[in-house]
Amino acid sequence: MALVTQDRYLALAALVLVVGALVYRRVQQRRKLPLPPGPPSEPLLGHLRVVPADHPEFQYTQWGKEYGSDVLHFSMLGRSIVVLNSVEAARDLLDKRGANFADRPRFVIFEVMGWGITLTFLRWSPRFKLHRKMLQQSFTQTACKAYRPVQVEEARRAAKAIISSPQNWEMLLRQFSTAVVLRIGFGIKIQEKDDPYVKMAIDVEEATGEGGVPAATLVDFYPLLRYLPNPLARLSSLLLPLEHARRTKSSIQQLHNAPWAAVEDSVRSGKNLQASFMNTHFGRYLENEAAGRPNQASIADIKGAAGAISIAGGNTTWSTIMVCILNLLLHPEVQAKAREEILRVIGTDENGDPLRLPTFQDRPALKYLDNVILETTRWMPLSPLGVPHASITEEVYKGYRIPAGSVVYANAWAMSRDERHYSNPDTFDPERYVPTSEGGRGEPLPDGPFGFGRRVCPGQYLALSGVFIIMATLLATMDLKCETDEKGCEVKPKVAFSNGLSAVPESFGCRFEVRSERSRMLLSGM
Ligand code: HEM
Repeated sequence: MALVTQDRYLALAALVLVVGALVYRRVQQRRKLPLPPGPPSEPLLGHLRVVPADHPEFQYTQWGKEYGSDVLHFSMLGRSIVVLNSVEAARDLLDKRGANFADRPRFVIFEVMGWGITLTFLRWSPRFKLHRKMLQQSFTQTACKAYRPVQVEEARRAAKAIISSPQNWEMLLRQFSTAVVLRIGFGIKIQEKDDPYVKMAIDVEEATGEGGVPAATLVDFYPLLRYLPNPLARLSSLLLPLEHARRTKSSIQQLHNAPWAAVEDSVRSGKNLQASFMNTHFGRYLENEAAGRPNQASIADIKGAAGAISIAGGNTTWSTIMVCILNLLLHPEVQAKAREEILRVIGTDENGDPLRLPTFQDRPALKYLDNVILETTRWMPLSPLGVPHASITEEVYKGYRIPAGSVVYANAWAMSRDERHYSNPDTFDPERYVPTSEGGRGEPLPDGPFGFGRRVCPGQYLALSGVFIIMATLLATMDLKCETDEKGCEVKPKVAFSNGLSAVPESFGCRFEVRSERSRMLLSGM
């Protein structure tokens, strides 16, 4: 009996040894695999000073060409950074091996800025799954149909306001995007003028737009530096994002807290309620609490998820609308063609004026406009480097080793300029997507502006339908023209973008001219 037990132990020990040896060999073999290529680095600092702080997406794209690889590796203070320069690489890793790339790095600068429990920055965890589920379910293609009446109403309200106050067009479009997400998230209707939430949205956009590349500042690599006092932080340009984060903290906290505080009492009392994400989830929470049933999501979770809608959804949609308008000014022929299509679909009277305003029912017939919007997202991806993912365990890809815990950037800018897929990629050309069966070039629809894998933007359908309805409404009723100088010559808008999480276009002038009395009447009838 004792012998049998001894044999078993010996067999088990042998098995452990064999498995251990195999694992060791595999680890050693992997160690021998090279890291993806990249430029030379500096001792200790690695590539910290080699990668430009301003618009690194351009340089990453250039390095991809120089090193003949769509996967690049950088090391910053010992941390691996992997940049994916092609849709194929992003699909292979972030989609097909999505479970291993669903994490995020720690965003220390964004923590200093005061981002609460926001899905965008949550690490891979049960809490991430809970937030992802809550948000994803609310913004599927089908679920988004329920928000169309709000989008149509707000688009018409904005267009009408632009006709009476064309010099405020930029602010009124901000108001449109803020109004949609606040109504959907919290059931809050914003004021016609000087709305405090619009001001908060602007402050937040300045905070994130100028906050540097996410997860790539010195403080992100050495979290203890977050406690450095401002006078010391000012001594190095590498620490500038820290002061910026402290300065802008209150604006971010305000946009997290103010809408919730404004609605909390109505949800609790059940009076003056508007349908919204907050009402659904917080209402359910209160019902469960009253019935003694457990709640999966805490109040902080619901508050964070509702906040994510307004924070991640407002400025992003506004910025996309701005880039679209910028291109309609730079390419009047595109503007004319998009308008022609809209007028053909909604019908015109004997003067060529619209019979009605566009609606979502028209969308299937407005292929050119949809292509203009898609081209807008390709031509200038809102997050040129996306929001970084992080790998959980080590991977091998194309013979390269991708270490566990790497920060992974999907370089949407490089993907948008990939000459294997896009002819003259710098040119804004909505025709590029016309299928070959219709005599077009059939270039692939943009892949990348909304990210990849398990972190892909849950708000993409809402965002694109918002851009669609506002652009259709504006084009049907107004001409969008460049500003003129004192000699009456057109001033073409300057093409420049902020640096950071989102690329926001620099302010530019646009004259909105109502096309006819009938257009004015259609809008004022609302
Ligand atoms: C045109 C407008 C928009 C663009 C270009 C955009 C783009 C992006 C990108 C690039 C990401 C990162 C994806 C990744 O990590 O792979 C993202 C994430 C996210 N977006 Fe959007 N977005 C837009 C509008 C919206 C809207 C309207 C909402 C609100 C419903 C929203 C909510 C979110 C959230 C919550 C995340 C975090 C997802 C996660 O980390 O799991 N976005 N978005």
